[in-house]
Amino acid sequence: MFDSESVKEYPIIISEDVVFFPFTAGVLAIKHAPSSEIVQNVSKQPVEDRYVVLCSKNKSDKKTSKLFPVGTLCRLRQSIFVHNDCQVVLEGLQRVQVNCVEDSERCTAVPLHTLEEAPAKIEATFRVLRDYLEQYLKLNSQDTTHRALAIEEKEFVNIEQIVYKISGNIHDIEKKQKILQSDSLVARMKILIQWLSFEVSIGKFKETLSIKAAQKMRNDYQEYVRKTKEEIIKRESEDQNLYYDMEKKIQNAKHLTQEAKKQAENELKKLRLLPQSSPEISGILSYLEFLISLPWKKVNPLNKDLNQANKVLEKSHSGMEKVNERILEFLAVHRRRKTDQGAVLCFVGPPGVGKTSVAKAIAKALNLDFTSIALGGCGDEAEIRGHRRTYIGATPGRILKALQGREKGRHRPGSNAVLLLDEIDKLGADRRGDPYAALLEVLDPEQNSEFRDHYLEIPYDLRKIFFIATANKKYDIPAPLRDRMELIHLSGYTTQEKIQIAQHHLIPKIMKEYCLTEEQFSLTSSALYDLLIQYTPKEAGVRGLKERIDALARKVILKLERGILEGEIIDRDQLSEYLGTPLYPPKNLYNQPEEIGVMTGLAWTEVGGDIMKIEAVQVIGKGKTFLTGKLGDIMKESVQVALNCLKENIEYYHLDPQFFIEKDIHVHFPENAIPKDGPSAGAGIFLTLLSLISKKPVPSTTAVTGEITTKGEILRIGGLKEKLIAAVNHEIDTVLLPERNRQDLDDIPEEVKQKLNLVFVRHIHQAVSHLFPDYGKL
Ligand SMILES: Nc1ncnc2c1ncn2[C@@H]1O[C@H](COP(=O)(O)OP(=O)(O)OP(=O)(O)O)[C@@H](O)[C@H]1O
Repeated sequence: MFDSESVKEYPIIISEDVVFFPFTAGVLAIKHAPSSEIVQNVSKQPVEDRYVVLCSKNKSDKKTSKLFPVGTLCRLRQSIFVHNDCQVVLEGLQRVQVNCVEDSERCTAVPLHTLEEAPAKIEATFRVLRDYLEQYLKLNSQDTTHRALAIEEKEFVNIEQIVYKISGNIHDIEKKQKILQSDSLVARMKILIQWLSFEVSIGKFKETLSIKAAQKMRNDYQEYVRKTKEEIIKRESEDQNLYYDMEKKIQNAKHLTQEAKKQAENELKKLRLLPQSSPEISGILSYLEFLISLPWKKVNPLNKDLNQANKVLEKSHSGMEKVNERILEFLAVHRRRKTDQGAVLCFVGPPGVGKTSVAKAIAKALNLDFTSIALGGCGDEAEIRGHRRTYIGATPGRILKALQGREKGRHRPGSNAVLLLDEIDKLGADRRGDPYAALLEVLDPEQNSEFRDHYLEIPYDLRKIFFIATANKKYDIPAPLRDRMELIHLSGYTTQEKIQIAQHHLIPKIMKEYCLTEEQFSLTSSALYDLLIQYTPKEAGVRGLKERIDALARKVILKLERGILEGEIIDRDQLSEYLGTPLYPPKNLYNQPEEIGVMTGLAWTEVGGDIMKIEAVQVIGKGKTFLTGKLGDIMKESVQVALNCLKENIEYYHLDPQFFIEKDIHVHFPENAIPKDGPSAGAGIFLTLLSLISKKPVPSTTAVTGEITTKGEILRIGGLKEKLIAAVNHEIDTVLLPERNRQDLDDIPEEVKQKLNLVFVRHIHQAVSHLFPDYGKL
């Protein structure tokens, strides 16, 4: 039986870290082995007699580890044993003064009473305590573990009970023990106030910290939002600027025609309606840039001073009288008609005769811009006319691109520029459309005022453009296109002309390019002559020659830079030292001065003129004819025509008819790898066969050219200038040629005419009479 006044003996449970207060209940795990035995014994008593004193060890007194002098008298409500572990449910009843002998199982407990204190003091202290408690709970409102501290006053009988309940929540065991030991309620409350005020300051500090952290986070977020907004605004204003810039550009583009301006403004309107992210924007902007970059109304003033233009042309090239004259005619017409209509010329000639460079010189002479398009290999109509803008990656056609002002800030050519259509004969047509058809429109003065490029969409006026096309072969240009151009033939140069070009243009140009003085680099005339004859005799133009001189200059420069030389005047015997063995060493054209069944013909090729040997032999057979030498159909027919013409004239030439029955004839054209065709070898074949059958030798320095009919007529041939130049270059002294070519004599350089004995023949009999004078007596 529990008596709150009497001193009694009770079993004692020793706890390591738990302090129990009166009016509180809780579970306690017994770790002290003797204590669990005590619990076992007490548990055997009836519930109303199960009293124990709970006392804690004073850990701060490390040496002795004695018990605190004050403990709590408890009722043992329940005990649970699992293996060696023991748990008890205790209900605190009263503070007691504990007296016990060390290690004893029982102790004497003297009940302790709370001091009488002034109620106002108690109330005042309690109010302070409650304030702190409220602040504490407010600060920890998120933490549910503190809810147990909330005071529902009606649950409690008095303030002491409340104080015990709050004290139970303190973790610090020493503070708890201090409260338990204190007899004054006010003192106990003061301990709690102290604890709570400390906790409140911590809470407040934590709150300030989190407020600051939150504030910082908020500031950071606001800063992020602000920056993002700024960026968006900047981007939008950039886009606006872009539109604004473009609008300004269009307004300032005074060179635009009305139609072009309207188109540009319409596109700008479209641009404004598009959402910022639309992929169409860049397409429209590039279209507008392109539209503005075209010359439209911009026209460069033409240099109409005939003398000055003539000077520029003469200074740039030698031997271009025909071209110069044509350009002066063009200027003269412009002066008179006050028109700015362009022209369409086509320079036809072998490579390296200056077609491209003379076009540039024309632009300079006329004070026009020069721009060019390489047409070689172009097989798509869209390359000329552009792609429609609906295609991904659509681009304008090459014609308009060539007229476009290049990159930003660069010069925009005038709409009357010289536009070079290089290698128009090498255009190809494939399944993607025929570029010729598009070019027909470009070059037709009737249509080109409204040239339609698919990309540009609106018509563009090409009338003022000075078109210059270049081609190696006239007949490779389709006839309709050829008809739209004025063809100017630039044929190959004679040796003398080449020497002149080299001396007046090529060498000075190269020396200027490499910053060489005459003391440092020069070529003697004989070296130049040998360079031509032994290294580049077969070329019609001077590109190869220029490359050789260039190579010589580079090699001399290397020596100059290495300090091996101070200057070099290259003579003929030094050529092989610099350029290696000549490709065409000097030699006699033929081993024998005259031969039977061998004749020299003259051929025209893409790269100029050349000589061509015709050989015939008789072999035992049955009157058959064999042809070898990679011949084309026309050439084969020429052999047949010549042979039959000869058979027709058997009696005239006193030939043995048996020959044509008992012998086979083999006609051969050496250099098998080179294809040969054309009718101009006809006369040569006839004379070769006659020489073979009549056994009359032909001088190796005589050449012949002319088409033959079955009746022996000699017809006109083409490429006479190239052929005669080749004849001179190959040391031929006499050329038999058609009477009908006499009209071309004006084109033949004087130097060539002087070096050759030209024999004009109307009929093959005349050629025979000249070549085999015996027959002339017939
Ligand atoms: N009559 C000339 N006077 C001065 N230089 C010339 C003459 N002919 C050609 N040249 C020079 O020869 C070089 C080759 O000429 P260009 O490139 O104009 O030849 P091209 O006929 O256009 O050849 P291709 O058909 O291969 O394009 C250039 O350096 C050019 O200046």
